[in-house]
Amino acid sequence: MHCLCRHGLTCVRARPYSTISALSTAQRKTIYALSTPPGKAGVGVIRVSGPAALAVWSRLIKAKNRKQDFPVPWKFERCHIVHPEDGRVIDDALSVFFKAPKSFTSEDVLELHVHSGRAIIASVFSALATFPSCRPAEAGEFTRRAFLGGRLDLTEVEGLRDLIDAETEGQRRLALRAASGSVRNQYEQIRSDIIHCLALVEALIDFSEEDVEDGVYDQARGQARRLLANIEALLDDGHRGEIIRSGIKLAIFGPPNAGKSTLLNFLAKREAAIVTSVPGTTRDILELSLDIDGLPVIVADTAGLRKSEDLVESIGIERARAAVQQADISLCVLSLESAAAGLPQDMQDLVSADTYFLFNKNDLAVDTQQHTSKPNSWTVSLATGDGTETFMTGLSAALQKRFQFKGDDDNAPIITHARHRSHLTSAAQFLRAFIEAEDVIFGAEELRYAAKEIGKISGEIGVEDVLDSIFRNFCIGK
Ligand SMILES: Nc1nc2c(ncn2[C@@H]2O[C@H](COP(=O)(O)OP(=O)(O)OP(=O)(O)O)[C@@H](O)[C@H]2O)c(=O)[nH]1
Ligand SMILES: [K+]
Ligand SMILES: [Mg+2]
Repeated sequence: MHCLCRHGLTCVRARPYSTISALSTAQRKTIYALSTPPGKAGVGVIRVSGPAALAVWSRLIKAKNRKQDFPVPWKFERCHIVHPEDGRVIDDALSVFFKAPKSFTSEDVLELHVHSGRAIIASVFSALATFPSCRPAEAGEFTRRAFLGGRLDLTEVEGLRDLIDAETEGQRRLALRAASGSVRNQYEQIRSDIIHCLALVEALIDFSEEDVEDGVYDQARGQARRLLANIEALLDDGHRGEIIRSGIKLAIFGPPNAGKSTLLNFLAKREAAIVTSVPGTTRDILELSLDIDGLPVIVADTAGLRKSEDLVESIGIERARAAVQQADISLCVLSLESAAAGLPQDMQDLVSADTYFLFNKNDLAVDTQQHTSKPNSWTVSLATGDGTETFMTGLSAALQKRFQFKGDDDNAPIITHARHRSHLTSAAQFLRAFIEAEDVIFGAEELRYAAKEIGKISGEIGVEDVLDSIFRNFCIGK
């Protein structure tokens, strides 16, 4: 750890979060948990992490023809797991020992690959419970130790959680970039660029003007401007990363009986919503999750929009309008029979650049020509299936284009959490303040704040409450 300035701003790779090493080995408990889902399966993995992992190995893991009495690290061994109380064999298993610091948690880790069965797992747990220094792990505790041990930064931790939660290809790709450290590297680069800038300014403060070359402050400002432009470009991503992570919200809207619920059922490939010829059939919002060519889409069917005296229907209509306003994308469904009259007045304020049109009931209409040429629109008959293939291809292409998610990963957004956006936005504000600062001392202070904001993204700067909320969302055994 080296210091670039008098104020204690540490280098990019420095890890103030050294809680693990701060606790003495004797104080630190060894934790264990089942890391695979509970239940009957071919294999279940029990992880043991902490200073007692080696002792557990010595007392629980027996193998024939073994020459040495320590595990060969990072190598699977066929073994018997025995209960330390009576020596009974619990299971014929595989074990692998990861020697600190080259393990997931950065501590000694023992993994037991047993047959996944209730009695086997209970018996291994009872064997582990005989060690006073061992206790069951809490949710997310392995990952928390990995973070505290400097193995992972917060973007990697979040990436790992998102990777486990990923349900579509798009989410998986985005999460993997974060989990594998490429997002971390980008933020570290930004932070080290800010610190480089700060070093130039510090030189001006620490040495008298004569000792420093002319133009150093301008040089620092020039760098800060370039850095600011980079950060602004990252922020100007249409929130694609956050939207893909949480699911693209697509709201279906339009007048009653246009075929909105029919469309939802078509997309879902099942009778999810009630369809009748009665206008005003749908009242509550009905949502379902779809995977459209790798992109996660949360589709909402809504009440048909019209003036209504009916109290229940009016509430439904209000909810429908709110759903469209909050959606990332909307799909306005119109029946071709009435589409010639144009979009009803009360729907015009719901149309945005992210609104697409579906002209339905092609089978009933005489003149479809005037609509087919409209941009961002498709003409179909959901009843006969006519045009639906083109619609699906078009919708998928529109989503891929809007979220720029085909092609190389370099184009993928790096901001996947609102937390990152808020720190990055603050960092940009501090950089702007530095660029405008008249005074070198104040300017340096702004740069220090900017670096700190980036440090909060990776978790290098104290964020205890953030940590709790992040790790709480993990399952036990992760
Ligand atoms: N002829 C024809 N009828 C259709 C087509 N699509 C849907 N319908 C019929 O139109 C009627 C209304 O369909 P819904 O899906 O309930 O319409 P909606 O827009 O959800 O209506 P509300 O929920 O009442 O706002 C039903 O009788 C459907 O069977 C189509 O392409 N052609
Ligand atoms: K209807
Ligand atoms: Mg409906």
